[in-house]
Amino acid sequence: MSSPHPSAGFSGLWIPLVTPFDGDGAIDHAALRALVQRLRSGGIAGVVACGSTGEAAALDTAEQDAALDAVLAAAPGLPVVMGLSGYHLGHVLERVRGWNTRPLAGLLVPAPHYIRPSQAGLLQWFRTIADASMHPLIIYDIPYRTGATLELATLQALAEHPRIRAIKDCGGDAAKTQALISGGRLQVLAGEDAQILSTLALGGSGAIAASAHWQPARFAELMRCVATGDLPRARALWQALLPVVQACFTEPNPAPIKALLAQQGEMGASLRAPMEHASTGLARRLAALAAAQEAALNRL
Ligand SMILES: O=C(O)C1=N[C@H](C(=O)O)C[C@H](O)C1
Repeated sequence: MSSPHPSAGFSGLWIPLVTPFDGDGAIDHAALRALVQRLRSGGIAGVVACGSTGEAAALDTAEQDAALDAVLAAAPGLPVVMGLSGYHLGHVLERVRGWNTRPLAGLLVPAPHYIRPSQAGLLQWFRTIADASMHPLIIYDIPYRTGATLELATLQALAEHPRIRAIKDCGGDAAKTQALISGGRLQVLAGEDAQILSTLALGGSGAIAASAHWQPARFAELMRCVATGDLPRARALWQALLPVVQACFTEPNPAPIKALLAQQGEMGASLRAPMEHASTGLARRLAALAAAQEAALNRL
């Protein structure tokens, strides 16, 4: 089976979904469905299920698949990327093959965490997964979480694989970002929310941004403004969005954005241990900031 979105590519605004939990700590599927439906109306390109923002590390495989199926059912036709996690290659390949029958836009694949393989080992890891997948891959480059650095030459070699199409760039290396964009082989998506405007201005194709659960239509508008060359409006939008973006990462993601969504009445604010909900102080600050910045956006 081929991917249902072979030519769509990875551009625009993608939301890495939080996973809502109910009072018993189980996945709140009703809240997840409602969230996807609300985001869909904001002009997003698609969603990512079970990314780091989705607390995939705290979900067992049955829960991950149930969350994915709830997302697919909530918004038929909306491109959905599934996050892959783990560092046991056999288990990971079993998951990848299991998803080959699902209508996914792609897989978001990080380096294996903790074990710190060589560049040759990383090449082998991503190529083996890409060979097993019917879906395109987005490489999730996030060395501060995985402990593995993907060097530019490794990424350039991976870009030659027909199913490796994009990178979610949390690499923290501006020269590498620039080289990947100039090289034109991988679509470069900002993976650090605070770098959305700079990545787009360099020629990046979009972003995967947790903070865009808030005001997705404004983030999407920002991207359109950059694409059409309306930099004055893009900057004005960004200046209004940025205070909330920054506040969303002052405590471990996704606690702050869950606090904001809870204040909007969309879900509970809880996370699975060892992650903790946002502090009361931050939750209050976020509520005030969100109100002030929404007013600022409305004045533009
Ligand atoms: O889940 C994601 O994908 C994202 N993860 C980043 C992180 O928390 O490391 C943040 C980004 O907004 C999206």
